[in-house]
Amino acid sequence: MRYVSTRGRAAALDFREVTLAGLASDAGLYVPEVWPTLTRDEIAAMAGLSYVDTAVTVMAPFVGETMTRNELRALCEQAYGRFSHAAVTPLVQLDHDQWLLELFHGPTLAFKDVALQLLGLLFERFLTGSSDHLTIVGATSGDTGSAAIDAVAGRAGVDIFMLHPEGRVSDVQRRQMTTVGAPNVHNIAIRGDFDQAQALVKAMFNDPAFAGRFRLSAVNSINWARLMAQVVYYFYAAVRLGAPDRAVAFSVPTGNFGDVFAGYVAAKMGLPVERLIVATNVNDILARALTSGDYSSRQVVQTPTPSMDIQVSSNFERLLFDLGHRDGHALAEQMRGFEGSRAMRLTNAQSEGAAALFAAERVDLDDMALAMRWAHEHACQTLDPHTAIALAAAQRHAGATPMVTLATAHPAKFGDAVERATGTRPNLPSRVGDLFDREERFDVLDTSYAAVSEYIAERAVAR
Ligand SMILES: Cc1ncc(COP(=O)(O)O)c(C=O)c1O
Ligand SMILES: N[C@@H](CCOP(=O)(O)O)C(=O)O
Repeated sequence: MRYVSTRGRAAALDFREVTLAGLASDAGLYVPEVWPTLTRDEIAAMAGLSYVDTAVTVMAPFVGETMTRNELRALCEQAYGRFSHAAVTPLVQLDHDQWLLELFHGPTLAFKDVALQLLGLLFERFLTGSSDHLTIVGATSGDTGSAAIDAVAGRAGVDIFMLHPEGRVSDVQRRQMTTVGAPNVHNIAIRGDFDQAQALVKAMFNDPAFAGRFRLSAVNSINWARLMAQVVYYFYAAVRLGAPDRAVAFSVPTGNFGDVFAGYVAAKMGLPVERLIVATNVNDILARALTSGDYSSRQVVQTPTPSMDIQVSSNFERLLFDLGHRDGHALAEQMRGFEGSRAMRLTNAQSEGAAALFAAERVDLDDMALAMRWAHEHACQTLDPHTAIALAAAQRHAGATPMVTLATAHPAKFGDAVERATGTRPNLPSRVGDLFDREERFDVLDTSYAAVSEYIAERAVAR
């Protein structure tokens, strides 16, 4: 399997190279040269498979020749052995046709663990025998940071520099990052928002002098391996609900468009997905883009769903590439326009292609709180606010098809918002330990490329 850049200029890479590289050298994102497909019989044969066996079946075509199936299985066993639920991502029934897919049973209580526990092991596997020292630079609105840090803390040959927007993540999210004492973990709070943090990270990859000095890698969903691992749970859930004989719909709380793009990949691979609902908070660039073709970024508004407080959704570029006849040069032009003016219009092919599978819903605070209360009172489920946004969107599309809402975080990560809506404060699971007793360690920097890149250059290991 080879991977090509969405902007058409960077060299095609194999899975090992693409995992270590993160972003393409032409500022594009890597996607598989062709979508691998699974036949109806192969999907039917997944019925009853464990999560690990499902993961191996779904991911093997993407990994290609870079690893044997047995090696892949061993990594999956190690990664998913750290989850606190035997099913890894269990399904919970809310009412007749509404389901929750719980993705928060990993070590840091959010869906990011599903991919990042594996990615940490892939880095280790692909660096074995090499003298390269990896400098991971990442941006987080809360959950990627803690999951990535957990996955690589204390590992030899890797340093991680994680940027989060100061004061815009929950206390639990921040402490999960800043109380990790490993010397290879470096937390930076920037005086800005997530979009600015993400732009700084991309700028470092696109700065030849900086990128030439360090072996940079990415843990954000710009890294293809992140998305690949997230495709698995769409198959796992849909097969349990009757696929391939029955189609399933998913409602996904969306920010950087990584999670829902993994659902698109599952559909491209042959999973019968009836609809993917892109649920946003008031930072609704994706809802506007998908309903009216207007992809224009506005000021980020701070909400009780901080992980979705995003206006520039990295992975939307992957969708635009695939729906735009995979014309990298045309997309590079389109993205350059967006980077200049913060606005662009989707082409007819992109809008029509998206409408065939996606629906989009913007959910405000009242509807979010109503969904939390409904789940609490009618289904005895305590939802985190991100999940509640997706449930509210799912309820607007209720029909005869089974609808799966992705539960992306444990409610205790957002205790204040949950207590406000339901009157009950969820307890932090014991596996996160003495989070509020540990000392925090982070530096605060201005949102300036010079300040952040110099900070990292002083601490990173050069090639
Ligand atoms: C809890 C939670 N829900 C939803 C999202 C949005 O996911 P994505 O950025 O993949 O669209 C995030 C952040 O990524 C998150 O942390
Ligand atoms: N919501 C995310 C933002 C980064 O998204 P990613 O999926 O691209 O890593 C977060 O929690 O950090």
